[in-house]
Amino acid sequence: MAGLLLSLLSASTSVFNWGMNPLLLTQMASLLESFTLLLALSEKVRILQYRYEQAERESQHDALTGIGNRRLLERWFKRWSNSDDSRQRLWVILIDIDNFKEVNDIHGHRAGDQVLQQLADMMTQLSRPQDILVRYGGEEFLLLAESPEPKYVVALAERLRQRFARTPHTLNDIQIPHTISLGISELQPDEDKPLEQALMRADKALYQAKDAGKNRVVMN
Ligand SMILES: Nc1nc2c(ncn2[C@@H]2O[C@H](COP(=O)(O)OP(=O)(O)OP(=O)(O)O)[C@@H](O)[C@H]2O)c(=O)[nH]1
Repeated sequence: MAGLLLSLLSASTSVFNWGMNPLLLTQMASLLESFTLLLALSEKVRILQYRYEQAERESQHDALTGIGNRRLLERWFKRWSNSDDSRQRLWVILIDIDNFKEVNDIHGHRAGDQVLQQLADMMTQLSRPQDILVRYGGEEFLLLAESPEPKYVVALAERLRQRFARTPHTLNDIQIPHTISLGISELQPDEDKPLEQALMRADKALYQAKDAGKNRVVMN
């Protein structure tokens, strides 16, 4: 590159008869070479930074559904705990697809995957941009939502439950009906390991919902 620039410079010197001295030309060429090297280096840094950010993004998201994973949840919670913003009450909603094994057994694993994607899309549509959506386990999802009152959280969970129940997944003209059970618990920032404790309570509520016949919301 610098060689090419040097030839161009020499050519233009003879064309315009600038009469530049050869030492100056060499110095300019070396300067151009350094500049070219710097450009190439900054492009490499830009590419590396992009790849790093992409890897970071991928490490915090679920490949199948595109929503967050546990890592995203933990990072977000750390930031939330350390922030001094006037915090609202925070709620954990655990969501589990009912009888999901049957969906896989009857319609196949691919159909099961599509049902997981459908639920993730529905969660994205019904939640607010500031809510945290996470695929928490195989067929278990989690929604972290701020709300001053429990009734709004229950209403959100109910909307999700009803929408999912009345939107069966269609595969090759076959309708696959499905439902979800949901367990809710409030996060108590002052207790020891608040996220873990809230998750345990939400899990308990979820199992109460399952025990009571599934397709329902229980708050603990
Ligand atoms: N298609 C698909 N299935 C998955 C995935 N991860 C977990 N599963 C399946 O999810 C099913 C979970 O089954 P169970 O734990 O028995 O739960 P369930 O059948 O939903 O029963 P209840 O929770 O009691 O309603 C298993 O069959 C797993 O193979 C996945 O990524 N894709």
